[in-house]
Amino acid sequence: MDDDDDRPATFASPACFLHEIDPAYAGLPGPLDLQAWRDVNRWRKSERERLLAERLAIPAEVRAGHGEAIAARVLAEIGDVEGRIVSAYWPFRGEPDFRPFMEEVARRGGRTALPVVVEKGRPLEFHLWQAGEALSRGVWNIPVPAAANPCRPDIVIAPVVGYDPAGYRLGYGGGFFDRTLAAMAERPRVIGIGYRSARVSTIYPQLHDVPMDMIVTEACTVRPQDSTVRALT
Ligand SMILES: Nc1nc2c(c(=O)[nH]1)N(C=O)[C@@H](CNc1ccc(C(=O)N[C@@H](CCC(=O)O)C(=O)O)cc1)CN2
Ligand SMILES: Nc1ncnc2c1ncn2[C@@H]1O[C@H](COP(=O)(O)OP(=O)(O)OP(=O)(O)O)[C@@H](O)[C@H]1O
Repeated sequence: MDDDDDRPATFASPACFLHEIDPAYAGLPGPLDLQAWRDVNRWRKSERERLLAERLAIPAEVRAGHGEAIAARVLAEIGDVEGRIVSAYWPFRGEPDFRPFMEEVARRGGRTALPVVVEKGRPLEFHLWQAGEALSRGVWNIPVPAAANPCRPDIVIAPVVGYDPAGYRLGYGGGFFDRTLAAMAERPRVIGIGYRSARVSTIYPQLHDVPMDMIVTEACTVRPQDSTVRALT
C-alpha cells in the first residue's frame, strides 16, 4: 500500500473560494445586474435602429461631405504614418467612406488593413489590404481581402453607430471590436468615427465595453481623457 494515501489532500495551487463570495464583489453579474443588462441590451437594440434610420436619412451627398471632413481630421490627428499599419473598413449602411483615407495613408508611406469577421462571437482579425487588391465576400457578405495577410495594426479606425462623450461606442451589436481589443496584448490607438448626429448622452457602458481613445466627427473631436480631467478639476 502507498503511504501517500494517508496524507491530507493538497492542491497544486490554492483552492479558489470565489464561488463563496457575493458575485457583485467578484465583479460578476448577479441576478439584479442580469436584469439591468437585459434592459440595457433592449435599449441598445432600439437605439441602434433609431440611429441607423437617422443616418440613412442624411442625404448621400451630405454624408459624403461629412466623411471627407472626418477623414481630414483623422489624418491631422494621426500625423506621420510612415511604416505604420492603419486599419479602416469597407463602408456599409451609410458609414463614412474611408476608402480615400486608406489611399491617402498609403501615399504617405503607411500600410492599410481591413477588419475580418472570422466567426461570430470571436475577435476580429485584421488583414493587410490596399486599393486595387482583390476582395472576396466574408461573413454577412462584408468585402474582405481575398488574400489573408493577418497583421497587428498600430491604429484602428472603428466606425460607430452611436457614441457617448466618455468615448464609448455603440456598434452593430456583434461585440466584435470589444472582443478584439480585449484580446490584444498591445493595444493599438483606437479612433471611433461617425457623424455628430450619432451622439447619445451615454451608451450605459458595461464591463465588456472598451472605450475609444478618441471619437472624431465632422463637427468635433471628443477626447474622453481630457473631459475626465476637466470634470475632476
Ligand atoms: N464597415 C464595417 N465593417 C465591419 C464592422 C463595422 O462596424 N463596419 N465591424 C465591426 O464590428 C465588423 C462587422 N460587424 C458586424 C456586426 C453585426 C452585423 C449584423 O448585421 N448583425 C445583424 C444581427 C446579427 C445577429 O444578431 O446575429 C443585424 O444587425 O441584423 C454586421 C456586421 C467587421 N467589419
Ligand atoms: N470581451 C468580450 N467577451 C465576451 N463577450 C463579449 C465581449 N465583448 C462583447 N461581448 C458580447 O457581445 C455582445 C454585443 O456587445 P455590444 O452591444 O457592446 O456590441 P457592439 O459594440 O454594438 O458591436 P460591434 O463591436 O460588433 O459593432 C454582448 O452580448 C456582449 O456580452
